[in-house]
Amino acid sequence: MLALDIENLDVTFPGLASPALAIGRLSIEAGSRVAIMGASGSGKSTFVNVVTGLERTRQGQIRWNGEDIAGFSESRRDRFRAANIGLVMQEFHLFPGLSALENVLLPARLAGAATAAAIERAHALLNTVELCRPGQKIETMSRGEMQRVAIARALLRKPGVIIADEPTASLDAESGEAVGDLILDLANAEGSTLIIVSHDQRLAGRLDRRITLSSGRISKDAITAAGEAA
Ligand SMILES: Nc1ncnc2c1ncn2[C@@H]1O[C@H](COP(=O)(O)OP(=O)(O)OP(=O)(O)O)[C@@H](O)[C@H]1O
Repeated sequence: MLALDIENLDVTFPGLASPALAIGRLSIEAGSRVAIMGASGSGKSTFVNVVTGLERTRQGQIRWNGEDIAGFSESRRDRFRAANIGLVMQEFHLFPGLSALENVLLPARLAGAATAAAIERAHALLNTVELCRPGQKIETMSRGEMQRVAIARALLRKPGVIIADEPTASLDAESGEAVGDLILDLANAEGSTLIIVSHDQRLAGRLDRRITLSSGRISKDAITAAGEAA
């Protein structure tokens, strides 16, 4: 399980009058389940990009269990992300031409970590997400099924944190609900910290804490009823 501590973070882009993201201090406890909300352009994707190390930050600290990834080189950030962060994106980022199983295993293969145990876990995860045809080609799957493959892939290396950026936004209501349930159940079962960026009020209401961004700043940070009950 990973805890996140952010300090003095300031992300600016050329042409923007104010920072896309400015966070003085934010702590997310290991094992907690947090929703990141906010209007379009409020900095949600920038948040995901910097805390996962996809984007470099020039100012501030981003500590995962005390390790400041802001000070890492790009290749070290890539290795850290592959080993520790399970990323689920709105647009899945799966590879057509490959099967469901091959897609789940691809990042592990690229990292030289596709061991027999990983292959066994990939089969088990596909089973958990209720996909019973591991050999089915990605391009023949429905969008809800594709997102379930992406979830299985994100969990393969037992990440300490699952970060999902609008995981239900491109799905119909029913598939979106099923995918939301699945991410929550799997994060619970695996004991991963969970951070979900979403406009989906129902999904956000099932998490413990809701952080709202406005113009790149935290405008609200509240424990939800689900969090009070936990
Ligand atoms: N690479 C970039 N160069 C310039 N401006 C950028 C860049 N990336 C993001 N921005 C700007 O930073 C601000 C925050 O963008 P961000 O994508 O984080 O918002 P968001 O909350 O994820 O929005 P949405 O819900 O529409 O995806 C916006 O004003 C956006 O135009």
